[in-house]
Amino acid sequence: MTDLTVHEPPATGSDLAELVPILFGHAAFQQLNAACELGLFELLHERGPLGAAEVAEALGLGRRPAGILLLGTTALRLTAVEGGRYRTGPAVAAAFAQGSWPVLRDIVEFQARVSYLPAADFAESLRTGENAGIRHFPGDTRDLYSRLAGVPGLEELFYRCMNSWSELSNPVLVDQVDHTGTRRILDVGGGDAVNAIALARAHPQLRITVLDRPGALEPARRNIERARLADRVGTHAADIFDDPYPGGHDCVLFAHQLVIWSPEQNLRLLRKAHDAVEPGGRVLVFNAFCDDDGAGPLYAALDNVYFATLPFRDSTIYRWCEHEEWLRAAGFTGLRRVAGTGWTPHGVVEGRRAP
Ligand SMILES: C[S@@+](CC[C@H](N)C(=O)[O-])C[C@H]1O[C@@H](n2cnc3c(N)ncnc32)[C@H](O)[C@@H]1O
Repeated sequence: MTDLTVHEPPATGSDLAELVPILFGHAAFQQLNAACELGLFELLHERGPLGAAEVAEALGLGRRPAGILLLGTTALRLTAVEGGRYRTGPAVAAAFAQGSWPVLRDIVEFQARVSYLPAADFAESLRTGENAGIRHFPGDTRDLYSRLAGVPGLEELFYRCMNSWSELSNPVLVDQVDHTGTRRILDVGGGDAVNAIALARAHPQLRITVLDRPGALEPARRNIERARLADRVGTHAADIFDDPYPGGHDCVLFAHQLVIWSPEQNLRLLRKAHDAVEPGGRVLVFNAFCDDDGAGPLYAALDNVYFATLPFRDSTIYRWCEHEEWLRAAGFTGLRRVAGTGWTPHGVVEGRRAP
């Protein structure tokens, strides 16, 4: 008798080795976070290469803890060692060289202080369909934003870090989208005005209204004053769902906004935008996107743990094609995709209201 059963080849040791960065993903992040908190990267950037004893002394660490940290950061390629002397690894060195290191450090702090503990509620969030990680922030509302004011310092931390996420990813919105001919943008859920300020700086003809909760508009006003743009960037306190949008805008922007809500809520927001924008005007949707086939990218897949556990019950990074379906259903035509060229999967989908 011939045995027709197909036997899978046994998994090899190297197949199983793929599990190491996943099994210890939490530990990889903690190596990065500790190195940031302790100032290892600034030290090596300014004074490296340094021996382990010099690193230990400069950071005020014992030899054993310094060894644990240097082993971790080196194995993760955050640092590199040659002849017993340590320097920054390729990604960290590139961030310093480009001037984006302070932005990255804020993003690490956001992961550590906002996203990390709630991420352990991921399975519960999937099981219940609720953002179960919100229990880490006191309050009885269901979305993270309305809870920010309840914890001293949290609103400040959130907007400092959100500012960095936006600064990192908004070149696609500011530089790659064509703003010629646009006069007035309504920035719905514009937060601390990070994108409004970047747009106003780059495009002197633009005037922008930042619409958000009153709590967000305090940092927005401070930032607008500091940027000396109060003559072109204004604020408008309103609820994005319940209040009417102010008129007189030929462009409505949703930046990092449609990732928060359900498809039905996004359609509602886009319909409001279609009614509010002048005939012939545009809507711009700027955020991270999933690939149309749902197979990636890795950034979106992993960032989705934050979206599932924290902002709101329905938050997720949607596919490009889902955005386009909503825009069409809301009445926009002439849809265009603009994919960013950075290392994050950010982009813009734009659509136009008929003249
Ligand atoms: C993820 S942040 C994005 C901020 C900014 N657009 C950016 O890209 O940096 C979402 C913003 O939506 C605002 N928001 C959420 N729900 C809102 C509501 N119901 N009414 C007004 N603003 C709201 C939050 O206050 C927050 O500033």
